[in-house]
Amino acid sequence: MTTTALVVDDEVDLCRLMQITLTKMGIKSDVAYTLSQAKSYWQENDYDFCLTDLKLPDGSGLELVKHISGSSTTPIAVITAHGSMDLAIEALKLGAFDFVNKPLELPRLRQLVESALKVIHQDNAAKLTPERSPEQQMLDSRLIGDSAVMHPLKNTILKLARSQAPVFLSGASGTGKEVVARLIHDLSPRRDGSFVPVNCGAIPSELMESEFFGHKKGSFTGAVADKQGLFQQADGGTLFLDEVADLPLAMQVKLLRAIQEKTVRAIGDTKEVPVDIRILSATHKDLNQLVQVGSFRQDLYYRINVIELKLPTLNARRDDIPVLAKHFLALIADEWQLESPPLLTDNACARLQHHDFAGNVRELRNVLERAVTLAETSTIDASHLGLPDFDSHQEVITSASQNISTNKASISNASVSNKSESSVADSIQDNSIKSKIETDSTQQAKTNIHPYRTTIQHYPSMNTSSTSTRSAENTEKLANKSMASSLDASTINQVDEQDSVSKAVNIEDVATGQLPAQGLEHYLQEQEKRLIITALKQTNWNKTQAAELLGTTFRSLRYRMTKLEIAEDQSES
Ligand SMILES: Nc1ncnc2c1ncn2[C@@H]1O[C@H](COP(=O)(O)OP(=O)(O)OP(=O)(O)O)[C@@H](O)[C@H]1O
Repeated sequence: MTTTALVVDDEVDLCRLMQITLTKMGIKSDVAYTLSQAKSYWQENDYDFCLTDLKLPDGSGLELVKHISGSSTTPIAVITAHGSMDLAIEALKLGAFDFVNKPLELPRLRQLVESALKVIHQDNAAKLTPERSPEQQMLDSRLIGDSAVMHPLKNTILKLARSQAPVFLSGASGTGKEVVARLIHDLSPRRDGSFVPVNCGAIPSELMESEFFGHKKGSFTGAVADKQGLFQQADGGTLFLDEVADLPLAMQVKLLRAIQEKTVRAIGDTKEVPVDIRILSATHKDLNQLVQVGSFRQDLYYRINVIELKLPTLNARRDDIPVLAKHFLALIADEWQLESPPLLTDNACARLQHHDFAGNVRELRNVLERAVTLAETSTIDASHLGLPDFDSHQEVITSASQNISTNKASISNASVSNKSESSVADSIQDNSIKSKIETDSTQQAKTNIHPYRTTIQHYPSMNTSSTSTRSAENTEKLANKSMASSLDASTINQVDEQDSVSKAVNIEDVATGQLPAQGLEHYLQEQEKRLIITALKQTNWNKTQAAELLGTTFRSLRYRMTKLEIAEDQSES
């Protein structure tokens, strides 16, 4: 079947050029010279896509964008006068999938049409599969959750995947921003290109320019060979700027320029190279606030935040906890080569559903990994979860805050909060809801029982009572009494046991009041590693005995050794 397009522009020559290009690509097209003509053609025919100028004699092409994207899924792209970026952004927000600047460059036009064709083919294939489309299946298998807040989110992801618009993913740490970014890429016409994730906070500022744009051999000391930058690696694909709030101001300027001009120049090079990338970005920080205080450039914010997608916290979608838990247990079983995925008892499931997941989905996974190491059998009970004792007072507060968080999430999620829609969301957030939300955070702060809020660590705190029972049992087994206090260091990441850890590990360097330069988590991991190696040495690297000496299970020890990269051949060290 021949693909058909509607071309809308009042410049006759330009229309002819576009028609020739489309014909060469096997697309049959009609031309409309005015907005009203375009509307009536659209009404009478069934086009596969539309390409419209924004400035028409009888109105704005934006009206056509609104009309078409409001009533169909047909891809529409816009042609903008060079430099009118604001209008292009407005069109993307209204649902245009891409834009091309005047004067028209034919390679860029062809690129845009090819993206449209991919979307059209995808749609046609979906029509032929009455069940769930392959895209829907990919989405459901990778973004786990079927709760009320997840439905609009998933629909939005499918829509955003078709567009070339920059998307800014906001949401607390561990809510799945990177999962969503990868999905947007893998579901998009760019899926054959690379997905290049970059943690903007992890690159030393002096290396940033070279990392992003590349360098030529000899351009600075240490540049021993030509190096391709991240922009070029993502050419034809997607560049994911994670932790974008951490970009230094100087780099923000350079990045903005590269994004706007769609070209990059490597350090030491004289020529600009065109790049075709889609930008996705994310941070758990409040970027808007950083703009207010001047640490993030407003123009860059505006450019990357064309469409904002807010991810709900796990507390706002507790209904998803059982299905997420099942998903992670299957993954863990697979990774650890267990015979079958461990099962959660009803008690354990209920306990998880009442936990305050400040670390969101990532924390749930960590809790389960830990539970699998602690459980002796393949059944995980509430006691293996290592969560604080549950008290009904907390239940009341948590479920109250859950309702409020759900409100928050649905307000922010109901619409993909692009600028115009977020102002609607703002107006929905009337004062009473705002004050409830404030109460919610205050109450959550009061019931802040979770170490994610107070320390940097991977694992939740242990139930103190079960820990002490375990310690008592293990004390009997101890060959070396002096190791008794070290036993609890196997649960070194646990806040409740900070005291025993302090006793167990060599803390002379911090006893003076000096904090470890490398940060708490790294410090604790170092100590954990030392204790495990000590126990392994004392038992001649017999893991079963070492586990016993440390008061932990064999599986737990094996897991920790992998995590801390303790190899068997360290026996000589
Ligand atoms: N809906 C989900 N379905 C399956 N796994 C998920 C989901 N959400 C998050 N995860 C998992 O949770 C962990 C954290 O997710 P991710 O890294 O995407 O979060 P994030 O919001 O980018 O966190 P951060 O802000 O700290 O970078 C990963 O292991 C990811 O696979």
